[in-house]
Amino acid sequence: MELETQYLPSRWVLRLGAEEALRTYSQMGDDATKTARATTRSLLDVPYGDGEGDKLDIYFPKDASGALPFFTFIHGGYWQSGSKDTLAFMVDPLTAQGVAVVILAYDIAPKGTLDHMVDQVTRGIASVQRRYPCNEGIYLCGHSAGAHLAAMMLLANWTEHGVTPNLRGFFLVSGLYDLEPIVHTPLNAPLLMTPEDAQRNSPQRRLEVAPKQPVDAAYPILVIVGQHDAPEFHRQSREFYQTLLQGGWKASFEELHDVDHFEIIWKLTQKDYVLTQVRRVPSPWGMGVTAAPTSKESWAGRGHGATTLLFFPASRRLGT
Ligand SMILES: N[C@@H](CC(=O)c1ccccc1NC=O)C(=O)O
Repeated sequence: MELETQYLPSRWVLRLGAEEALRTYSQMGDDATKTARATTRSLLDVPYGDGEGDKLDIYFPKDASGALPFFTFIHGGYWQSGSKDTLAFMVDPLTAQGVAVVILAYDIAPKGTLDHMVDQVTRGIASVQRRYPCNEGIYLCGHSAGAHLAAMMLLANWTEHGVTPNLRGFFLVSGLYDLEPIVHTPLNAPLLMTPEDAQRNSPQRRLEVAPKQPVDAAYPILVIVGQHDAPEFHRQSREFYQTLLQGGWKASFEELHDVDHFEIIWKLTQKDYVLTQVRRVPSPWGMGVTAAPTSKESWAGRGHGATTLLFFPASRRLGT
């Protein structure tokens, strides 16, 4: 039926059949991860909590000295497939430019519920901050269901986690922000979401109902959708972008030309892809302009504050 098809990204690919697109995506992820593990200094299966699935991988740039920016990736797969062990697409191009890459694992359904996954991602990011208190920024990137989990971090209560991560940017790629329509599709079978679960875990609805005053709205949030993503994905991205703007967040929106739901991510393996162009620009939130921290956590969280990473679409808009 129509609604279900809207939420099956593989049905909207142009260049390959549905099955072949999914196979290519997972093959490219698998290859990229194997290459990353063979060629990059890494820490694998670092625990961020006591749960068996509370694990993350960290890939370091070659000459890592001093503070590093941490690009943290949350994979997609409708909260029911995907793994940090096969989806480390962007390690090569980013570590080559001096960026550390973190790939977060979470317990996919049916083991994990949406609430559990959101809690895991929150704890994972807090642990990156704890492990690297002098980081040069934590940049969150999520794809599809992973973009949903990343967006939920805008609502996180960091005080509960005892540390405020030095978040400096969000890249929400082909994401879902309102889960209510999913409840009515077979995709919900392993997720077992009730309408209430969907509401609680929908950043779109949460921010509409009770606009959260951005505490640190200075970081850019880039909402990105592929030209060939399904119309529902376009609608979700656009509406979320508009809700962010209305809430006072520093959001921008980009439709990436001629890519589908999977190409938009597998191209992250390429050094010449728009989304892997890292620009270091002077940070507008350097020590001098940042409001005085009110706790020792936030001092630790400030890092050096010297540079900000802008990925290509954002820097193009700024005319650089
Ligand atoms: N069963 C889905 C697969 C899917 O949605 C998907 C696969 C890999 C990575 C992300 C995906 N979508 C959202 O998380 C489809 O047929 O398109």
